[in-house]
Parts: sequence; C-alpha cells; structure tokens
Amino acid sequence: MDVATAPFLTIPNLPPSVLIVIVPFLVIAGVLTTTRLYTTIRYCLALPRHTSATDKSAKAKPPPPVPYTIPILGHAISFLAPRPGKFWANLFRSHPRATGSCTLLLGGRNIYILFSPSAVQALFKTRGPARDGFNLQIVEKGLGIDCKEGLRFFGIGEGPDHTGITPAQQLENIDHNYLLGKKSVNELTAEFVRVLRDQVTSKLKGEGGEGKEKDDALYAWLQDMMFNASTTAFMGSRILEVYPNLREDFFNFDRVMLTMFFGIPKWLSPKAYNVREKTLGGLIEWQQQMQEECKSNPADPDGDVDWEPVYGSRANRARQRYYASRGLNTRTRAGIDLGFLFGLSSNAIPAAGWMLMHILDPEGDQSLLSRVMEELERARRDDGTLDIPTLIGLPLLHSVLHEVLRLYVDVLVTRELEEDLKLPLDDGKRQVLLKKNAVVMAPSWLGHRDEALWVDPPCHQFCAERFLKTDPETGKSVFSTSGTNGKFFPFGGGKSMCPGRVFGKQEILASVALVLLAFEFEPLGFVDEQRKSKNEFPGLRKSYSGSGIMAMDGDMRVKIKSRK
Ligand code: HEM
Repeated sequence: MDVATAPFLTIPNLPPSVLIVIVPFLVIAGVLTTTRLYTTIRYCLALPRHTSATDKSAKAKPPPPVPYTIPILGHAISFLAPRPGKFWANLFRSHPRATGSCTLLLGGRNIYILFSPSAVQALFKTRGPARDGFNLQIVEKGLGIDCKEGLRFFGIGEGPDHTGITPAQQLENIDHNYLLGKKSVNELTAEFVRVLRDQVTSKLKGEGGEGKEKDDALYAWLQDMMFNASTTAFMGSRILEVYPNLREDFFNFDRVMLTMFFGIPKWLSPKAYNVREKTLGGLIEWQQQMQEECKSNPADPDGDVDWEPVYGSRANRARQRYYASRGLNTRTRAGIDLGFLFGLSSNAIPAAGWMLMHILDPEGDQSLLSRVMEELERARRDDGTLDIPTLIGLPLLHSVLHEVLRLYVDVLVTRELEEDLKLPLDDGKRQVLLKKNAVVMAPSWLGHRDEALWVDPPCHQFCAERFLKTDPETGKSVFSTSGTNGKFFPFGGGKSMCPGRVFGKQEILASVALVLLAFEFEPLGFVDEQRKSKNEFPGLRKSYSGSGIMAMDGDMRVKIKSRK
C-alpha cells in the first residue's frame, strides 16, 4: 500500500522519539474531543426539557449539565479564573437563562447552580438543606484546622449531650442569643461606636484638630479604624495589645484565604500558606495568654458585664466557653477565631469603604453628599453621639448600603441536600429536580447583576436611590426591598443566613455616619493599588468567585479636615 493513501499505517514507521510525543498528544486530544462531544450531545438532549413552554404534567428533571472538555476537572479551571463575574458572563453566552438552573462539574463533583429567583427563594425556605460539608471545607482547607477537630467543633453527626441539645444546636443558640438578640446587638454596636469614636477623636487631634489638613487614601484610612473598633468590640482590647500586627496580617490572609479554600496546593502558592501560619501563630499566642489571664474561665456571657478586655463581647465569651466544652486544642481555637474575624471584618469594612467612596465620588451625583448629610444630622444627638435607632431608619443611607451590597457582594450560597428536592422555576409553572446528596449553589452575582431584573438604571450602574420608593399615602421616600426575593440575598437565606447581619449593618452605617459627621473630605483623585494616580473610580480587585464583599482595586486620595 502506498504511504500517501494510508497515512495512519505510516505512524509505526516514525522514529520512537517522535512517537513518544505524538501518541500521548493524540490520546489526550481524543479524550478531550470525545468528552466535549459526549457532554454536548447530552446537553442538547436535556436542554429542550428546560426551555420548552409550560407543561405541568412533565416530570421535573435535574438541571441541564453544561458541556465541558476536560474529564473530572470539568469547569474548574475557568471557574477559578480570578475575574469576578467573568465565568458567569461566558456561561450565559451559550446557556439560556430561561433554564433557571444548570449543572457544572467542578473538580469531580456535580454542582447544581440556581439562578431562577423562584427556585432560590424556595431553596431558602426549605428547612432540610444544610451547609455542614461546606463549613467543614472552610475550616479544614481555608483555616488549616485538622479534620477531626473540625468535626468536633461543629459536632457533625453527634447527638444531644446531657442537657438534651446537640453541639450544632448549641452553636445556633450562641448566634441566636448573643449575635442576633436585640440586647446583645445593641451592646455590640454601642461598644463598636465607643471605640470608633475614640479612634476618630484621636485622628481629629492628629489630623485636623488644629486647623491642619491631611492627604490620605480614604479606604486605607477607614480600614485601619474600623478593624480596630470591630475587633476590640467583639474580641476584647487585649488582642491588639498582645498582637499589634493583627490588622496587617489579617488583611494579608484575607487576600489569600480562597486560594487555600479552593485547594490550590502549597507548592503552587507557598505565600498563602505562610501568611496563614503567621496569623495563626499570633492568634495562638493571644489565646494562650488569655486562657492564662482568665484562668481558662471566660467571664459569664449571661452575667452583668456586657464587655471586658480579655474576651470582649458576650458573643465571644460564649464562643470561647463552647470551645472549652468541646475540648478543642489551642490551634483549633485560634483557627476558628480567625474564621470569625473573617466574617466580622472581610465584608463590613469594604462595604463601608464602597459606601463612602460612592457618596464622595467627584464624578457621581453631586447632590448625594448633601442629601446624606441632611439625613445624618437627624441621627446626631445634641451631645454629638449617634442615635442608632434613628440612624438605621434613614431611607437614603439604607438605600445606598443596599445598593453597595447588590453591586459588590459576590457569595456562593451553598447547601447540601439530604433528600431529593423539587423547586419551582418561573413562579411554579415548571419545576427542577435536585437529587439527594448533591451540592447546590445560588451565586449572588447572578441575581444581583441580572440585566433583566435591574433595569432602570442598568444593573452595572451604582444608583443611590435604587431601593427607595414613594409611599403613596405620605408621598415620602421610603426604603424598600420589596420584589427582590430570590434576586437579592447579600446575607444568604433561610436557617443558615448570616448571623452577623444585624450587627454588620449597624457597624457599616455607624462608621459611615461617624466619619462623615466628624470630617470634611476633598477628593483629590483616584489611585491604583500601588498608589499611582489613575483616572477612574476603583474597580474590582482580581478575586475568585465567592469572595464576599469584593475588594476595590484602588483608592481615592482625599484631603481630610475636621468639621467645624
Ligand atoms: C456586609 C456584611 C456581611 C455580609 C455581606 C455577610 C454575608 C454572609 C453570607 C452570605 C453568609 C452565608 C449565609 C448562608 O449560607 O446563607 C455569612 C455567614 C456568616 N457570617 Fe456574615 N456577612 C456579613 C457580616 C458579618 C458579621 C459582621 C459577622 C460577625 C459578627 C458575620 C458572621 C458570619 C458567620 C459566623 C457566618 C457563618 C454562619 C454559619 O456557618 O451558619 N458576618 N455571612
């Protein structure tokens, strides 16, 4: 047979060195092509059932599996691209939104993704789905805690103790009583405001008190004060005395936490693991000293003292007692505290930063600052302190906060299913079936930035008044989130919803109020992360999907002076 007419038969005649290269290449190309072809055919067959017109009799099916090319890894590589929103933008170039859901393969595991508001709303209302596996992954991979200790902390799979309640219920009770209870939240906010006022006062003395003015980067300036105040209010004042570099180390850890959570190995990202070890080292030292100072008996969270220097708030004292009752070692305690600091600081501080940045934006609505100041004056008491109940009822300020949460929260609200679950799509006309043992995610990006839902002005634009409505009876502007169920969920939803949401909102609003009432800011332009001048308002820093409140990739230079 002629070589030209039988090309495949010529391969064995190639030199071995060439074959070593070509054969694996052909095998890999074959596997990739077959995988793509198979998953595409499977998708094309499944899709019509999810996009066709109403057919109530039709059996609910699992979300359509989006095609991929690499077996096992599936969509993981593109999902892990550190560009907020990019994965979703690419997905919806080919996948129709009308499906309300889809299935992705992420690192060997099928994950259901929900973006139908009715389905997301129904998921949050269902009591069964939990997030135990997800929580365990955070403590193990993100915080570096030993698996057995992680299981012991959450008490996963454990029954009730001698008091008749399970460890999981004890944790729920701690959140419920000391983080969400009105009395405790008010005490926490009062302590936060007290420390922040001290910080603001000392800045006033240092920065504008004697008619001086100071140039600074607005967000960096705010971050410093807010971190000190929230850490002191929650964890006590001894922590920053024993570990003065905590803020710096914490924000370095904050940048790399998801790298470890998503399983990027140490040899690929040694810096991330080193930063975590350094921060844990400092917290272990603090834990050891505090255990000694309180003789391993943190002040009673139900006693008369609402705050004390060693372990701070009632909420933290209750948590420390829980650690002891579970027999957790000091490293685990430090790791869990690091996780809690993450909840406390990683979201509220950037949210306050974005708020201030938009309110002061020289290229934004020029009337916004004066309208906000007019509202804030209503919350200022005669002695200069803040009236928190009035503050949290200010409609424009609340609308600005929620617009910031809409634009900048990027969370993957995750649940694991113990049973099959049917959820309604488009108000119940169709249903989707989620199979038992699966993981389901509701990415906030898809609801918060859906162009069809947030139309006027378009979803990518900041609009201070987006959450304001006119009350038909009084004609006044009122804050409202009505009609946003399943589309807007910055704090997650259902029984696992963020337990820090009430304190978090008060913390953000109080910070913005205290700072704006104490100082005048003259914007001098924007800078990038290396503090070099740039022309535009800060954008989103590169980060993985699910980073919480997204960080900004720059700052605003401002001239700061105290208000008369
Ligand atoms: C703007 C501020 C905040 C945002 C956007 C936010 C968002 C979230 C979200 C989306 C979740 C997951 C909820 C779910 O799965 O349904 C969560 C969980 C959590 N948050 Fe927040 N949070 C904020 C502030 C805070 C604060 C100030 C604290 C502490 C005082 C806190 C403590 C926690 C904790 C401990 C969890 C885990 C709860 C669990 O595992 O059941 N958060 N947060």
